[in-house]
Amino acid sequence: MAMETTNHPPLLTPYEMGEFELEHRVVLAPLTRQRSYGNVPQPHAAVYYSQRATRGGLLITEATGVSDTAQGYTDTPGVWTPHHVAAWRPIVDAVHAKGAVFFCQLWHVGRVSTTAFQPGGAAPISSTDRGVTPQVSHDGHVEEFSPPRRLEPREIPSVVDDFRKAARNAIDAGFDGVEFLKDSANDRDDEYGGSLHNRCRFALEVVRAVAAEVGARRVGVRLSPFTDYMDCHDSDPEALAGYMVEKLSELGVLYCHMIEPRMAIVDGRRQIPHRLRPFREKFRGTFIAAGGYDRAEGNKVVEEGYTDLVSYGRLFLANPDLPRRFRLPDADAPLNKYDRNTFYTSDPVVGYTDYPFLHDDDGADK
Ligand SMILES: Cc1cc2nc3c(=O)[nH]c(=O)nc-3n(C[C@H](O)[C@H](O)[C@H](O)COP(=O)(O)O)c2cc1C
Repeated sequence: MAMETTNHPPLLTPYEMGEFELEHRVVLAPLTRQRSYGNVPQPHAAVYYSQRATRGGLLITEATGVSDTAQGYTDTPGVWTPHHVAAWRPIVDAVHAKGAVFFCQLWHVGRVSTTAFQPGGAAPISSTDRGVTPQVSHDGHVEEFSPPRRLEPREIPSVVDDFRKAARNAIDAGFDGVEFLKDSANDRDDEYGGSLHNRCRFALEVVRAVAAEVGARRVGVRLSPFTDYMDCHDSDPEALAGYMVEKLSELGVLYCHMIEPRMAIVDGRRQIPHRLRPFREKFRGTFIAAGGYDRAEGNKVVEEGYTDLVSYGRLFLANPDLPRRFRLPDADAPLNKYDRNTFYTSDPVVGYTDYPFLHDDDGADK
């Protein structure tokens, strides 16, 4: 389908996502910012998210913990206590006041944690008792993790229930829906390990429990089959993710949000590998692609029907008015550069809410 690319670039065309009328397809990707002191979302998050909210735009929160065992990073928000729910409410209200749709990303870090983050100094819980190898960050800092404890099958329902309760809390806080993040590192030989079917069991139990609690039309799932982040890789990511996507489709999940493999640089330009097509074809609901997209690539994949929506991480982090900049001709809408040094610092303003908007005299008032 050809779309007018001058005034209405494909990314800026409306889209109906279930009951949500989106006015454009530029989605805020989930971005951990580590400014929720003591796991409590703060008033500055209302400023940050509402800066990025537009009428009919879709925003996804940073990863938000489902329980006290879900933690592995300092000052990431939670949604498991009434206090967390009350703290999220004004943030959600500020986003809704701008007319945007807001989903909460629920996570459990599993073994990507240390005993210092765990209740009673216990071992982090996981599908395995193999620890994560120490990770070296871009500034040479080495991150170490505690050996995890492999959960017994009889303990798993309570983790599933943590997700269910957190999803209920998110809806009570006013969110329009919830998204999950699922990685797996699995060497089990019980009913939660071994075959592909068994390895997907936990994730699907979580999706079923949450969909039963808040309705599948409010549930999205984020899958990153090609990333090997934190020692999570699979010998056959296509088969694993293909199976998951098929099941999610059967369950009537609202959207499937998937991350491209790391992109290659070809002739000095980033090349998106476009490896998500088979999953897009299998999934009946809304498809969101992520990972390395810029304006041109985003317009192209929406126009080709490769995806319905595109989520932007680093570009949206640094450009609060990204949809507006994408609406303008390239020359009129330069992009702010992101500063990775302030991605995870705790300042409530610097590197968080102080990225500049385009001023009207930059040509953005048309
Ligand atoms: C600072 C930062 C924090 C991130 N936090 C999360 C997160 O909480 N949950 C998640 O699923 N992905 C997270 N990601 C991944 C992004 O959502 C996105 O997939 C990634 O940045 C690639 O997209 P981009 O090229 O548009 O930035 C994070 C990325 C960055 C740069």
